[in-house]
Amino acid sequence: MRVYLASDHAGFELKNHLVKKLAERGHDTIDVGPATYDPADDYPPFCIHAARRVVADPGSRGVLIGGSGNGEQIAANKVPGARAALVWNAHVARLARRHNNAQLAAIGARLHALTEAELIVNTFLTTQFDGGRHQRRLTQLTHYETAGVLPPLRAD
Ligand SMILES: O=C[C@H](O)[C@H](O)[C@H](O)COP(=O)(O)O
Repeated sequence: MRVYLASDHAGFELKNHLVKKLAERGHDTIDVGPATYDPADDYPPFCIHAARRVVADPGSRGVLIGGSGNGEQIAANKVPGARAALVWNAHVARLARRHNNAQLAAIGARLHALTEAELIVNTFLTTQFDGGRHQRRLTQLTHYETAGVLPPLRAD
């Protein structure tokens, strides 16, 4: 699987670790940056570029790493077609795939040991989407995103 990885300074070490570990597992890893550690850099450019590349490359995945993962998730979700989930344990990572068909996982490097982060990301990358009722809900989101029309509320 092709996996695009991006971070900021807070996620830089974990990003580099995951680039190496995912490649060892046979993934085609693409490091979107940053290439060097800069304690004053900002996450939006890296995350937006990564999300754009994931959306343009169906079947690929993205892993976005910051201090908390919050800003990284927010940045990625500004990209039309992107579904980024904040994954803070393996169970949530599994649900992000099974229920939400998320193509991007955001994770907080300041919240996890390297091995725990690896487990969370590996779970995300190896879990399939369930489809069914979950696809119906994603279709509603896509319709709102593309048409900009408020979905009707239930009458009750
Ligand atoms: O949500 C944003 C991320 O967690 C950032 O990695 C974090 O805000 C960076 O914080 P600082 O600039 O204090 O290192």
